[in-house]
Amino acid sequence: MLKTTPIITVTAAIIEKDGRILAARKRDGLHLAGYWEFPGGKLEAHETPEDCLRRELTEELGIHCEIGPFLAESLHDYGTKIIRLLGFHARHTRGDFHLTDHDAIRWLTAEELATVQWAPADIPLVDALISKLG
Ligand SMILES: Nc1nc2c([nH]c(=O)n2[C@H]2C[C@H](O)[C@@H](COP(=O)(O)OP(=O)(O)OP(=O)(O)O)O2)c(=O)[nH]1
Repeated sequence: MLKTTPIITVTAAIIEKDGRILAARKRDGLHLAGYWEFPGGKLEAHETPEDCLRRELTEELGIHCEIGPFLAESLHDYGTKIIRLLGFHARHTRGDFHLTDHDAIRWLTAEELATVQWAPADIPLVDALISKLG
């Protein structure tokens, strides 16, 4: 019998402040532990990507953000699941950062973006961002 790999749509926020981009490192015990990613999460039924990002950023980091334009998307096959990652620009408006799913955050300059170990699905988004900031 043919087994199909599920495609899961995940949103990702590219939060920029003073020319730096927020990266968050997945904590131990979670899928992709130790890798850096853009905060976000799985799109739920009947939710727009923008609603999903606002919800995830509050749940995951305790922050409120204004969601801006779409940046890029990627499709990555992790073997057990395929992630369709949708990247949107975002602006932090209020709330202090409280980490739950991550064990570190960094504000990266454009030059530093290529120096951290991104989750594989994020690499096309990081490339798009580097070209845009270029
Ligand atoms: N949030 C986020 N997830 C990413 C990125 N890159 C990437 O491969 N992923 C993967 C990791 C996970 O397998 C999946 C997102 O799942 P998640 O567990 O963070 O989402 P969630 O909070 O909605 O899930 P759940 O724990 O409520 O089930 O996408 C990224 O930049 N941001």
